[in-house]
Amino acid sequence: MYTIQTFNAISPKGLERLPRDRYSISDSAPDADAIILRSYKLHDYPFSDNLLAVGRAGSGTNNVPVEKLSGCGVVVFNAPGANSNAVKELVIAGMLMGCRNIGPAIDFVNGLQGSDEEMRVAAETGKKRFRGFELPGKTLGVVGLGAIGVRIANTARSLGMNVIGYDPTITIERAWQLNAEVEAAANIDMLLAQSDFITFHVPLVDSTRNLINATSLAKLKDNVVLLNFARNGIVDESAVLAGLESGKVYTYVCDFPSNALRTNPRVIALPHLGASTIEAEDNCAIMIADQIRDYLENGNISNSVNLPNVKLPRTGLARISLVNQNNPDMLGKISHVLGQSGVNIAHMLNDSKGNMAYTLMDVDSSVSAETLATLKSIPGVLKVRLL
Ligand SMILES: NC(=O)c1ccc[n+]([C@@H]2O[C@H](COP(=O)([O-])OP(=O)(O)OC[C@H]3O[C@@H](n4cnc5c(N)ncnc54)[C@H](O)[C@@H]3O)[C@@H](O)[C@H]2O)c1
Ligand SMILES: O=C(O)CC[C@@H](O)C(=O)O
Repeated sequence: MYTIQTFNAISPKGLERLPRDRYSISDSAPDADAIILRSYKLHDYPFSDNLLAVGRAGSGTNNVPVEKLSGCGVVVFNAPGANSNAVKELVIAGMLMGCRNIGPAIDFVNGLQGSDEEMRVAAETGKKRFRGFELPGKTLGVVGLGAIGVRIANTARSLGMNVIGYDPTITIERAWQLNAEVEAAANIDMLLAQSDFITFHVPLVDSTRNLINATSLAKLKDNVVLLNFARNGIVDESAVLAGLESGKVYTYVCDFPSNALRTNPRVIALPHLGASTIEAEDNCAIMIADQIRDYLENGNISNSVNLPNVKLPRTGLARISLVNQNNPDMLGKISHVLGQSGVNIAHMLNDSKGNMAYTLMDVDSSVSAETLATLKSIPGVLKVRLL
């Protein structure tokens, strides 16, 4: 029986993929084999030695202490692309809200008083304050051309916009998906200087923290609609508020509310709604549940942020799953232990990612607890399981 600890509301459609005769699922299981979560901050969580996997039912993993978990041999999964359409749709809505002044216009209408006729007259008189501009012919700058950025770039093209993208580490898969009319910016300054709308779709890491700050804002054209549906740390709020004052920023649309932003009528702040659709919640939970199950039961790894993809069809009598540090001669030491114990390796896959490595072996004979303990005692071996 495997135990799963959940944080946040995880779609039942995903949890159903973990059959109850083999999985116990609870929001309080300190010794769980795996954790499934959304935005819950795990940094201070007291992980048990039993933990094998953490599944982020979403894209960003900045709420998970990936490095610390790697040090304990815990595999961290995410669900790349599973919520990308949901975010794309909200960003397109945000662009339209931003350039058509929809937030202030709704506030204006909600503040109207009097009879229907008085309201109609006041609306017709007041509406000139909310005149906006249209998308076709305007330039959208997309920073980060991953699962979300590519979808937004392609949709903006179909809405008649010019699109310029910046992503120095774009994958081949995403480059293939990108509309050929999207222009590649050689550097971010080029994108900042040309865009009427700028949207960010990068992970929050040290190199993207405060990517938009007072210096970068000075490079913008006037009246730019700025959108941040990535993470709040990517945009320096005080610089954006100054940009709204100076006229560099026309509207700031984001998914991360704060007290400083709340009172500014030119800010539209949503409650981290990007991935909050039925479809995205189902997709993320299903993807994560399937990945966790395949790892727990078969040792296969797909879409891990700290270990390589390793998938081996089952053959042999038993399977050994081994997470280790990516040090020289690990494989030599592992096969030596098995050879000494008379265990023949029928099939094996080994791969590495950064300073982590993973080995999956199908063997022709049973493996004793003593052999497993010897494997575990090899310096640099972090987790060993017999499946
Ligand atoms: N608001 C929400 O609810 C919501 C939902 C999903 C994702 N997100 C956030 O959006 C981020 C992006 O999501 P995704 O699914 O597209 O991820 P992704 O991994 O598919 O794409 C991220 C892209 O950013 C690029 N990148 C990294 N550093 C960069 C830099 N300095 N400049 C330019 N590009 C850079 C990468 O090469 C990659 O192509 C996530 O990390 C998450 O923080 C928010
Ligand atoms: O689960 C959510 O609601 C947000 C997910 C989002 O921030 C992500 O990074 O995928």
